[in-house]
Amino acid sequence: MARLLDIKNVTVRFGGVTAIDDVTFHLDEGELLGFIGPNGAGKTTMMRAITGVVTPQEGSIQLMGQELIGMPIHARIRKGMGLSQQLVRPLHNLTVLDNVALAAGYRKTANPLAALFKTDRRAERATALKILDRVGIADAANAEPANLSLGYLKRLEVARALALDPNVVLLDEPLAGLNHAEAEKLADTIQDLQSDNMTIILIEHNLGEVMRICTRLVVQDNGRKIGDGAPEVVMKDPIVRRAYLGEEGDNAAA
Ligand SMILES: Nc1ncnc2c1ncn2[C@@H]1O[C@H](COP(=O)(O)OP(=O)(O)OP(=O)(O)O)[C@@H](O)[C@H]1O
Repeated sequence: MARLLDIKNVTVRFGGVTAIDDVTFHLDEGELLGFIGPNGAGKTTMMRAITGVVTPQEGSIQLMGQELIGMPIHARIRKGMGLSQQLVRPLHNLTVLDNVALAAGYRKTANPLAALFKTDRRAERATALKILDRVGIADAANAEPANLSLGYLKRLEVARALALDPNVVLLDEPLAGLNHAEAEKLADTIQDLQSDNMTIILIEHNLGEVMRICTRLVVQDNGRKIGDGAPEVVMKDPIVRRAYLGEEGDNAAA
């Protein structure tokens, strides 16, 4: 399997707080990697370091052998980084379809802002419709985001990430706020994406769905990596159980 992302000895500090402490892990093509840990473990900070919102003080982050640290966010997207945010932030004056079409034009447009002013987005709209169908919200193509349920908005975020035509998709808590049935359905969709050869990092607190769909887990606690491997093996590790689940006995996460 080809190595897509290589994260080596990454440290991120905010003043006196070490949010990421010397963390190393990798992502191979085709994996669905669950990146988990308790509140404040450093998951979002790692995501931001990968996408370029924060700059690590130490370490290296390579996408297909190319160093990302120092590269602006839009350049990382052109190199194949797709991300869906924890907070759903579509453009409210555009339809659902055009929100996705805009993202579909992003990698091809020399000036990202130019995509906003392009009057004819026929090709991008056709691509966008396919993506909406893939994530199960094609019926809302002409709706405005303000009228969507949270479940649809979460899928719109995933659609916008996919529209960037990424080599790797970063999903930050896509299941948060969804009820059990909605979360299960969206997790199924994420698993389908992986079956279609998409490579995915999933930050998620919904441990049941993470265990069900992820092929590998990386567990963070207090900025440090404490687990990395097959989900059923990692979740049996007493260190992970104590730190992540706050339980000491062998009954946790059975
Ligand atoms: N911009 C910032 N400035 C200062 N401290 C920060 C900043 N961002 C994160 N931190 C701190 O870094 C640590 C890791 O936070 P982070 O949000 O990455 O954790 P998380 O694992 O994503 O948590 P959660 O599951 O609650 O979203 C926390 O102690 C947090 O307070």
